[in-house]
Amino acid sequence: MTSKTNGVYDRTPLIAGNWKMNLDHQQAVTLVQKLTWILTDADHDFEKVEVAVFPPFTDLRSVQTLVAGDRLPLVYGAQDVSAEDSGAFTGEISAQFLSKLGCRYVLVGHSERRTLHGEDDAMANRKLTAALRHGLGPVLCVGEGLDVRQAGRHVEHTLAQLRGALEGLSTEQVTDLVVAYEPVWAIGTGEVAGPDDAQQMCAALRADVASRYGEEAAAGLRLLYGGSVKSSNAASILREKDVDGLLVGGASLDEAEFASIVRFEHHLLTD
Ligand SMILES: O=C(CO)COP(=O)(O)O
Repeated sequence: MTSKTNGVYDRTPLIAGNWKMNLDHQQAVTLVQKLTWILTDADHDFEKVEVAVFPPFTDLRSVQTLVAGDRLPLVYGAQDVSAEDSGAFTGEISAQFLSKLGCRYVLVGHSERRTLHGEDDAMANRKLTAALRHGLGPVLCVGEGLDVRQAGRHVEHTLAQLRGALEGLSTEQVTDLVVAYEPVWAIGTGEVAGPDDAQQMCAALRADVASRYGEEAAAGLRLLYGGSVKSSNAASILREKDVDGLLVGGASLDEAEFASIVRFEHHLLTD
């Protein structure tokens, strides 16, 4: 058992909403307020199931003011971070700035950063290290494209991404990490990897960490699934043993739908 154990699950489930390039800072405040109202109204236990949102950079200050001012029980993070700490890097955002804004987490190596901005595993490694230097919790995103899946090389491909990004990390750092398995073919397409696919990959990721960093690190590591998650499929994926949470894109932009995903246990009971 690890520090993340909450007495209910082996690891505290994390339901995270990646807003991508959606919602300005005023819309962000409205969504966070409504989401918290719905969840508080439904007696959601935020200690038992952690809730995080990942708004665009320009929203973060407003979200911080709201969350701190009203002592809201959810946490937030950024969608990307610079590998550098400061200097002549026009347009980049330092992990130190994000830390100062109260971010708990930061996404690293999202497939849209990889495909649209040419980020590779070495860059993910540098960003991950920068995030850790400033006390942020990296959420490392890995996952294969359709061609790789069709060639049957998805496990080997995804494990290579994991190994590349974790290069040089200590066992302690790996123990506290969050890794999101997001098969690229399932992102924004309506195609969902089946619960079996999610479980197979998460089990492979955990086994790889166990073999390289030990059982304790593997037991602490939280593994999320992402790709066309909705309230109608969330519970069946979360029922899988090695899936500890979800990284939700489109469905996190609707407060009622996202709240329903957060309350996945309700579906487990009523399914
Ligand atoms: O990329 C994703 C989350 O990071 C998944 O996006 P969708 O849920 O919109 O498929």
